[in-house]
Amino acid sequence: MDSSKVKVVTCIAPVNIAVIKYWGKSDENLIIPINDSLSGTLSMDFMCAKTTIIASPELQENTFWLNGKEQSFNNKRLTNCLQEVKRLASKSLPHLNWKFSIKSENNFPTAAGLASSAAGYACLVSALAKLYEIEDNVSFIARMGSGSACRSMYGGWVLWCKGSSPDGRDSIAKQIAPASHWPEMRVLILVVNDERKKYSSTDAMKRSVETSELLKYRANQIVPKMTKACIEAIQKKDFEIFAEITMKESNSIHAICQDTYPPCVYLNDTSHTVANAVHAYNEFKSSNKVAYTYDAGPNAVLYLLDSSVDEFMSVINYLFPPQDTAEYYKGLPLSSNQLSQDLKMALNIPVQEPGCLKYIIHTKIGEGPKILTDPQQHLL
Ligand SMILES: Nc1ncnc2c1ncn2[C@@H]1O[C@H](COP(=O)(O)OP(=O)(O)OP(=O)(O)O)[C@@H](O)[C@H]1O
Ligand SMILES: C[C@@](O)(CCOP(=O)(O)OP(=O)(O)O)CC(=O)O
Repeated sequence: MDSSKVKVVTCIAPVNIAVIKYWGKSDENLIIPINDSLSGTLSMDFMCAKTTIIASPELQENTFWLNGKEQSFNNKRLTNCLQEVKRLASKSLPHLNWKFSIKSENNFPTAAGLASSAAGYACLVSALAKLYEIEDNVSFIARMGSGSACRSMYGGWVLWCKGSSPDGRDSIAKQIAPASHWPEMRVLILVVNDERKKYSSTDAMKRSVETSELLKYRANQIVPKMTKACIEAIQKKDFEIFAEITMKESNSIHAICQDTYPPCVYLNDTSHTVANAVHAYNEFKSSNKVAYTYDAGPNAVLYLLDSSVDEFMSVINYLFPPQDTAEYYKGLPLSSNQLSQDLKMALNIPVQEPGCLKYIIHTKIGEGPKILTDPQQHLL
């Protein structure tokens, strides 16, 4: 390929974990949510999507490779994103109509309930926006790939406002506090060993909208109050309130999932044991030190401050003995403290079979998508 006629862009983008969940759409095609949602963006040091786009007049057709496998371009979400980015681009760009090749990789499991679609679409849209020299807030375009992806367009703490425009133009994400605002915040992802096929969040939330009366009450009455209170708790760095809202909110969407007909049950015995351990630990400490939240799967995501990580990990290591310690701990360092006798008594939870947890990722709040300029970092 003639290098003077080639445009290459590489981008990395993060995963986000909601503390106020998005569950239900008012427009399935444009992906407009029925309620606002709020999330923390996770550090890209340990989990990220990476995408390279190469555009050239010499390419004959568009191609898209994900984790080494060619994907079809016949995908409405992908084509909606592309169409929208091109609509915003200046029509005078010489490379606007060049064909391109996209290659993307996630450094963590794809489609395993770890929000790969959020990181993936945020990465794709950020790379496309760079390629077509668009400076505006393009979170509404990432939203058209996967709703939760719009929140991965920013670092720190991010609010996705549902908006009121029928075309979704104001259904966008905005940062409410940067990653540096609450540097003590840590995140533990307890990946539950579970091979059962889950229902996709897309299908399940559609069924909730169609069948759950409770969902309307949640979206109209509960979420607005919780969102306001949670933003305040984040701004004041009030972990006690933040944790209570986070846990109640996760329980609320799983109650909606149970109220959906037929129900969509995501949590399993291990998920419930983790939640019980969090409540027992918080009671032992006489305040909320750890908060759990669950998305559309059994994995527990725990928000906690760095001062609680060592002691709470002693609880997890005691209750959930690993089957295979190789590659069990990923991310930031974790110490292997012994559980104190007092705490063991207070937990009053039996030790689980070895291997209930597959592995644990220890991470923190991080920055939003980043363009990588070093040619060594391109995937193509
Ligand atoms: N890096 C990526 N680039 C583009 N698209 C991606 C990327 N990673 C994932 N996707 C898209 O997201 C899909 C997986 O989304 P899915 O919702 O099933 O899983 P998940 O996001 O990992 O889990 P969950 O939504 O339950 O947290 C993939 O099949 C692909 O279409
Ligand atoms: C439970 C959730 O993780 C749901 C995420 O749903 P998706 O963003 O994956 O759904 P689509 O918009 O249909 O792609 C809650 C959340 O992240 O807010």
